Amino acid sequence: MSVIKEVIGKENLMPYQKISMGKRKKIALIAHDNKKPDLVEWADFNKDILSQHSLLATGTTGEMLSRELGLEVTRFESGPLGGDQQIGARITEGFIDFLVFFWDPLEPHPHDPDVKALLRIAVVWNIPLACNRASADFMISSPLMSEEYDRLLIDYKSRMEKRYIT
Ligand SMILES: O=C(CO)COP(=O)(O)O
Repeated sequence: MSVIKEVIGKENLMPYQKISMGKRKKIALIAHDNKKPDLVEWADFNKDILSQHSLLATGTTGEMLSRELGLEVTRFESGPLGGDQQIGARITEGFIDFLVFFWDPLEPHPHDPDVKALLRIAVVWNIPLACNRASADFMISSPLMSEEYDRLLIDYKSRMEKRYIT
């Protein structure tokens, strides 16, 4: 399924594809174990704003957010069991358009390749991505949180086609 609405851009300049985000954002929330208290505290502070959007999370993070803050959260598998990959797939399909991921820079994890893949896919699809609390503060207080917003993507399709021609 393609979520790309149209290709825009002037001739000879970089063409872009456009993906629309509604006013109600689909926000994925994830935190590694040492960062979970940080995320819960942040989400508690921003509960009113968060409850105006659709929330999704990896298993344990989602469970904590529901249990401790009463937030309605769609839960995927736990990260080590494939939750990061499920979230990455949803980003690609256009069902998630905002990611807050407090990953732990001081601990190795068995699913580090999945974490890296998720961070990469968030960049590929140009979704807002906060990996620490200060970034998340700036992002959630943006006036764009309550606006429609068009994400621009480099026209990857033409780029891929060129690769196959050469
Ligand atoms: O490991 C995670 C992200 O990489 C998070 O998974 P949990 O929310 O299940 O702890």
